[in-house]
Amino acid sequence: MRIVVALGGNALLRRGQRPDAEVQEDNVRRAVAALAPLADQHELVLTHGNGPQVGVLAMQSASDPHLSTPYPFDVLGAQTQGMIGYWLLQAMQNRLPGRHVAAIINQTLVGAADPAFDDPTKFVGEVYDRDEADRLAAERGWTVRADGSGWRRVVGSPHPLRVVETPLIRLLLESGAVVVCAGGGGVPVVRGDDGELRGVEAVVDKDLTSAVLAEALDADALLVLTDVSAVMRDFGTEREAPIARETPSGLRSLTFPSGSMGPKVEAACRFVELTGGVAAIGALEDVAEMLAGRAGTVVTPTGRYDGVR
Ligand SMILES: Nc1ncnc2c1ncn2[C@@H]1O[C@H](COP(=O)(O)OP(=O)(O)O)[C@@H](O)[C@H]1O
Ligand SMILES: NC(=O)OP(=O)(O)O
Repeated sequence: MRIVVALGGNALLRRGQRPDAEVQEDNVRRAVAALAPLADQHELVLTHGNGPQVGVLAMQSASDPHLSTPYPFDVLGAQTQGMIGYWLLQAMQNRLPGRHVAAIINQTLVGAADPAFDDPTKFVGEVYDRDEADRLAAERGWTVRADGSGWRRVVGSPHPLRVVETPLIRLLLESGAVVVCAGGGGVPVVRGDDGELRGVEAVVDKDLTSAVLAEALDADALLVLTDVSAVMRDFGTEREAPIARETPSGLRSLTFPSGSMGPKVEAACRFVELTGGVAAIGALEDVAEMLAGRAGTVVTPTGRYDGVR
């Protein structure tokens, strides 16, 4: 099978953890331990988030007295692909000796006129209390929004149209390599009237990019891994209950928050609607069970799934 796995930001940095390299490398090793058996049996493309990390780099860049202008978000996105890609590459190589692993910098084409540029929704960086967030917003010109009980910076997140390096990713997969790509949803780029690509100030949603990529690669499955065991009905209420199987239209009839579960559900539904394949959303440690149909929320055209044997 050809499988695209989207690794949630929570797998790299759990809420409340300091973003030290050591902490993240440890989390990456744990994530790769769960994913290596899958890579052993299937063609695997691994994508990952970068929300917390790109926020840290933006903060550093904005505080550097040697810079006349902070690095823009396309450049920071590429930096996070290098850093997280390196951690994943090394951990995967250590787990799968003899197997080629590639971690690539890649770009995601977005629309220059996407209204998302003017309506920031993508959370980046740390969680602050309201006063601190308001102070930083006034001081640095940030837009901030509530994320659960805390407040975070938000940046524009245009819709991913195409992963520019899709043919290269396909070649690498067909050569037997495990491919780490589309980190942070890919570096957002637009194509100018001169036909040339240029970066834009945004952070793309990695779950939506993963769905676009999985469809373009003719993947059989899209697995969206995060820190909850399944998509819940009535999340956060007394009636909360996991959804084991659903159709895209069944999931679309429910409402999910735009900054967290919303893009994951949208990514899963889009992939299933476009390909007729299987998508699943669930916890990193359950990844093998999700594919077997024994864990997570599994989305298929019919809402039925017997699992991969
Ligand atoms: N209906 C829901 N079912 C399950 N989790 C939900 C739901 N609505 C919101 N969430 C939240 O979505 C979070 C996962 O999204 P997010 O934090 O963006 O993940 P990641 O960073 O791993 O990609 C969960 O930790 C949970 O708090
Ligand atoms: N770029 C992105 O979607 O990152 P997170 O998954 O960390 O929010």
